[in-house]
Amino acid sequence: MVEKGMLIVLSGPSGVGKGTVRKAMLREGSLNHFKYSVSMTTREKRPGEQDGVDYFFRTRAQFEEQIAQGGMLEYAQYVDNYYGTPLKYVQETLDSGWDVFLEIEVNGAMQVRQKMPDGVFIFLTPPDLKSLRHRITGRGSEDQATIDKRMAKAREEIKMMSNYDYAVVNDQVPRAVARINQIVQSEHLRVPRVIDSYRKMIGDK
Ligand SMILES: Nc1ncnc2c1ncn2[C@@H]1O[C@H](COP(=O)(O)OP(=O)(O)OP(=O)(O)O)[C@@H](O)[C@H]1O
Ligand SMILES: Nc1nc2c(ncn2[C@@H]2O[C@H](COP(=O)(O)O)[C@@H](O)[C@H]2O)c(=O)[nH]1
Repeated sequence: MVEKGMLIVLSGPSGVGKGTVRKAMLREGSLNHFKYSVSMTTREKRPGEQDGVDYFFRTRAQFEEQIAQGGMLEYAQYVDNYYGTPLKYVQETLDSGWDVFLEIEVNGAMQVRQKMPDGVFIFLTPPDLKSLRHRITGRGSEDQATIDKRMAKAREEIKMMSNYDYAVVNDQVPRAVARINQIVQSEHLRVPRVIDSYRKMIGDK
């Protein structure tokens, strides 16, 4: 029987650098044993984003249809749009032994925690709110009103950090990457994850 993969959930306020850190991990090869779960959203595509790569871009009606069919592992309304994780991909990928990486906001992460308590929940934090605003503004992808809404959300999200297993500060991308790598390596060694292979070794199963 194939051993089930590990689920890593990375959350943190918009603009903290979740995507940047994930892409840096991909480049250096530390996500080679992970599959990234592409989320579904109703928000508009940003320049350069591709359907099926950055998100599955869908209408509200299509998204609500997925919810009604039980097709979402989790979903949330964030600012003015729906965001969610398609269930089938996560389930099938974990069942085939691959680790899965989700990059989602806090309300969705808490739904996943209820359904998959074995997951590893990491909260990426900014060094301070000034840097966070600077990063969102510098990305140039949102207008001022949206940036203000996202900053207000950020305060609420940071309050939810106590529901996570780990807090990682993204002061510098390589440091944040190293911290997450450390967490993943340790989590892979946790006794509940490895005990079955030892039971097999001593014929205890
Ligand atoms: N450690 C860092 N120091 C300075 N700038 C950073 C750092 N990490 C990321 N950034 C910059 O911050 C901006 C936002 O990063 P990114 O888009 O990865 O955030 P995010 O958390 O994925 O946002 P969202 O949740 O809205 O998708 C980008 O312009 C990125 O280059
Ligand atoms: N609950 C979920 N949140 C998600 C998912 N995919 C992305 N997100 C989060 O939404 C905000 C805004 O993202 P943006 O791309 O518009 O900047 C951010 O915090 C994302 O992490 C998801 O599947 N479920």
